[in-house]
Amino acid sequence: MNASTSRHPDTIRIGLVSVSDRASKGVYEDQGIPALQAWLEKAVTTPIEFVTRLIQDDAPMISAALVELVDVERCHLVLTTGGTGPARRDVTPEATITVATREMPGFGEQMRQISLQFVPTAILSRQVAVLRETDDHAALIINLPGQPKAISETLEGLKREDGSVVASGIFAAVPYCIDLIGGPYIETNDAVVKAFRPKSARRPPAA
Ligand SMILES: Nc1ncnc2c1ncn2[C@@H]1O[C@H](COP(=O)(O)OP(=O)(O)OP(=O)(O)O)[C@@H](O)[C@H]1O
Ligand SMILES: Nc1nc2c(c(=O)[nH]1)N[C@H]1C(S)=C(S)[C@@H](COP(=O)(O)O)O[C@H]1N2
Repeated sequence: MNASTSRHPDTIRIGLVSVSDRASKGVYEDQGIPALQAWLEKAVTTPIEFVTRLIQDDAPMISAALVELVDVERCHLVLTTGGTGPARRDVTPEATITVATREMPGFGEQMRQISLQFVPTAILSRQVAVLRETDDHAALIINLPGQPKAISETLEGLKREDGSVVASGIFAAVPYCIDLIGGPYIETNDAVVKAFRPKSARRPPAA
């Protein structure tokens, strides 16, 4: 077993990648990784091990970080934030597609739908989600926009004051996706995001 691999089968390893020229140079403090970590700690009740990277908007560097997080660090899920827009240096989607074995287009489509509830510029995000599969491991990689507030917006979606759902966040579909690619069974805090699984895939609650 690789030294950095989890010894607990019910622990999820999550890679967090903040892609920002200015945060990586110290022009401003990175808010991407803290925002991702804070949201996941609130939403996921399964134990999590985080592996984090802060990198500049450089496609080969982003691809190399993603490969390392999946193949060496054995993350089951990798979330990136930043670099999904149309500016010349926004290359996160291309760097993600380069390391993919298969694309998961529904995530990008749903995130843009959700984000339109918050900002009309949602359509400017070219964010993608992909699988990276090796012989004995697989991970889901999802791009999120760089605005720190976009993290909870896209993962959690939008609810009315009475708790009813306006737009379902994409994280609802992540646990079952991780099941299907052979990762650990992820449980969530329903008050933040209710994981959806078909009945046949649900585990009975722990006694
Ligand atoms: N890691 C981050 N930490 C804090 N704020 C960020 C971060 N990334 C982006 N932002 C904010 O969100 C805005 C849009 O993000 P985007 O990924 O397009 O960054 P950018 O304008 O290309 O600049 P940079 O790559 O230098 O962060 C930024 O202009 C900045 O205000
Ligand atoms: N939920 C959400 N999605 C969002 C935004 C946002 O504030 N919230 N910003 C949009 C903007 S202004 C841009 S330019 C694109 C790309 O952002 P990025 O380059 O920071 O990834 O994401 C869009 N999607």
